[in-house]
Amino acid sequence: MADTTDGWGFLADIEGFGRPDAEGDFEEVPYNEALGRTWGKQGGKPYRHAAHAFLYALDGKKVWGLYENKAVILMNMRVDGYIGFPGGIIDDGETPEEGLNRELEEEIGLDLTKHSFCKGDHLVSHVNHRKGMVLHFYCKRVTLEDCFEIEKSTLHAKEYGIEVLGSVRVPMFTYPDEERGLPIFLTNRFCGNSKEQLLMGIERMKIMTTEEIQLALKHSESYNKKFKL
Ligand SMILES: O=c1[nH]cnc2c1ncn2[C@H]1C[C@H](O)[C@@H](COP(=O)(O)OP(=O)(O)O)O1
Repeated sequence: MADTTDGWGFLADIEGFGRPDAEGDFEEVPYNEALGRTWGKQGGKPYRHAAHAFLYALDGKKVWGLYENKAVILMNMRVDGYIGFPGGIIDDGETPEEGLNRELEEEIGLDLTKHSFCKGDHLVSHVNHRKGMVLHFYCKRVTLEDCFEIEKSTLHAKEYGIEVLGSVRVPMFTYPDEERGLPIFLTNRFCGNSKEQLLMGIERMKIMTTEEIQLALKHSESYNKKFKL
C-alpha cells in the first residue's frame, strides 16, 4: 500500500482538514454543546477544534463614485490557494477564544490589547463528522481606521508569506452587469465552510438583506455555469 504521508512531512497529521468538503458536511451546533461534548474519534483521533474570525467595518463609500461598498470585510489569501478567514486550529489546553487570539496575532498581527476576541463575539459553531472537526466562528466590528491598520499589520505578522499570502477585502458591491463585484468573488475557492460563514456574517451583522445575498449568490452561480467553473 502507498505511504499516504509521502510528501506531507510535518503536515501529515492535519493536511486532511484542508481537503475539499462536500455539501451537507457541516451541521450547526450550539456553542456549549460543541465545547462540552466529547465527539468521539475520527480515524482513531479525537475531534479537533478550530476558530476563525470575521473582522469588519461598515463603510458606505462609493468605489469610483459609482458603487456603494457596504462594508470592509477582511479575509486571507491562504498558502494553499484557498480564501479563508484568519484563525486556525486550537491547541490542547486552549479555549477556542484563546486559540483564536493566538492565531490572529500570528496570522494578521492583530493588536490583542485593542481587539481581543471573547465569548460574546461568537456567532456560530459547526461540526464536520467526516473530518472530525468542530469549527467556531466569531464576528467583530471595528472602526474603518482600525480595519485599515489591521490590514497593514498583516504584512508584519509572523505568518505573513508562510500561511498567509495576503489580506483580501471582500468586494461588497455589484456592477450593473450583476456579476462583477461580490458575485464573482463568491466563485472563488473557499476553505472549510468559510463561504457559508461569510454569507452568514453579512446577514447576521445586517450588512446586506437576505434578499440581496440570495441575488448575489444567484448571479454567482449563473456566472459559474456560463463559464463551466
Ligand atoms: O475560514 C475558515 N472557515 C472555516 N473553516 C476553515 C477556515 N479556514 C480553514 N478552515 C478549516 C479547514 C482547515 O484545515 C481547518 C484548520 O484551519 P487553518 O486555518 O488551516 O488552521 P492552521 O492555521 O493550520 O492552524 O479549518
